[in-house]
Amino acid sequence: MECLVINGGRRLEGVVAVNGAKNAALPIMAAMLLATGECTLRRVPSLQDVTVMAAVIRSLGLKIERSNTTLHVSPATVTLPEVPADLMRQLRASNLVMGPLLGRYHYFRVPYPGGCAIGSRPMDLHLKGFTAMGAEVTERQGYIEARTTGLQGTTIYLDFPSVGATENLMMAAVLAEGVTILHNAAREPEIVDLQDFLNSLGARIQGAGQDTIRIEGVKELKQADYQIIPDRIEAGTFLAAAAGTGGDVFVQDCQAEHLLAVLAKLTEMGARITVKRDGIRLQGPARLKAVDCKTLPYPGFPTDMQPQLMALMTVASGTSVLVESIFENRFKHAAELRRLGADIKIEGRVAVINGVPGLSGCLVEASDLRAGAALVIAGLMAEGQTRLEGVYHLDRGYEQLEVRLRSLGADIRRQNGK
Ligand SMILES: CC(=O)N[C@H]1[C@@H](OP(=O)(O)OP(=O)(O)OC[C@H]2O[C@@H](n3ccc(=O)[nH]c3=O)[C@H](O)[C@@H]2O)O[C@H](CO)[C@@H](O)[C@@H]1O
Ligand SMILES: C=C(OP(=O)(O)O)C(=O)O
Repeated sequence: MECLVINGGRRLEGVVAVNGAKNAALPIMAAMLLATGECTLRRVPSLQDVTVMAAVIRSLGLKIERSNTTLHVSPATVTLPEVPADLMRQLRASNLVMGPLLGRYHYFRVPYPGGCAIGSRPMDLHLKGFTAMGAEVTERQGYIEARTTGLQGTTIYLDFPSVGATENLMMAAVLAEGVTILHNAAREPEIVDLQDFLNSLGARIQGAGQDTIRIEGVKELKQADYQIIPDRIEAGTFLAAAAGTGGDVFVQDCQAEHLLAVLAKLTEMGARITVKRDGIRLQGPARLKAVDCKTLPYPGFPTDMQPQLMALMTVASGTSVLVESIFENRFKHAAELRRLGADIKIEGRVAVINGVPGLSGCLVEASDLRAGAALVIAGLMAEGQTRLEGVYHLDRGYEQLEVRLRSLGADIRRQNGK
């Protein structure tokens, strides 16, 4: 089993470039099922989740070739709109094939998707939306099946601005008859990226980035050559690592307007942030200050940065209160941070963190992707050696994280076996 060995206490310094966004690449790859022509997708990160999504799309008949950070996808007519359970369960975002398959082929049968163990993550909003558009949806023995004679545009109100449900319903609606309006839609930058990609294929969508999205159905989606946005969570993770080590890091190729909530909290904690045209410079303070924070749908503070923020709070001066309002079970990293010496109390969705003067390294395990990122940051801040197990979680969402942190001066290496 692979682990990361971190000798903490080193200040991060230098320049690191951000890759394309995982959470933009995955829905756009699913959207390629809608295209009748060739698609080229640029700035695609080399991640385990992208590899699995490529296998999902391939299992449906599409041809995918990768050269460096570019994917070339050749279209195919899907004859059997079903995905094998072993693939589907490796990835939560595999559920994003449902919308395109239903929209274009009027049928799908898929097992429930897998993904990070951070909450129950039901699919009710996706399925209610498909039903409202005229599909007949059944859930039986761990499988979801849906069929329609042709989706009809309609008005859908989402009870919660779910990212995945918004994406699935946009992709279902692009080939539907008439106009679909999504109210209380998710506003994340990845939704805007999906809209822009679909429109470059010939779709007629407007409003992504606001809470009402209008999709006018078209007859056919053709080809596209598209570059995805930079990964705001990866950028935020590097910024947090810089802040925690009192470092001075320039995070290149990221979009500050996607990170406003994260930058606000890091500033409140005492970091000095300078936004430049091509990236963000962060200069960390000698000691961070405690802050309060609640995760919210975008443009609120992202749940995917909550574990990393908690890592910083463990050594901040004062008491921080952190509320996780998106996922009901996303505090598993707290137990591991405690092993490193953190003082954290959890009551339901609220964590109270009393900052300690310092952490000390030990053996910890990542329970999910961002928990892993939080433990890497904690390890970089801690005195002595931290061994992090469960590294495969990190590889889902960060490309060569240890190599890039090393280039900033961190003492971190990957090791095989115990
Ligand atoms: C691949 C991808 O883009 N993943 C992101 C996406 O996940 P994902 O799209 O799965 O997240 P959602 O926005 O759908 O989930 C948010 C909340 O809504 C609930 N919910 C969702 C759908 C539904 O039908 N019913 C329901 O109750 C979920 O259980 C959760 O509590 O957005 C999350 C919230 O920003 C991020 O943490 C994930 O990194
Ligand atoms: C929770 C995440 O991903 P997923 O939705 O794919 O599980 C994440 O990227 O932090």
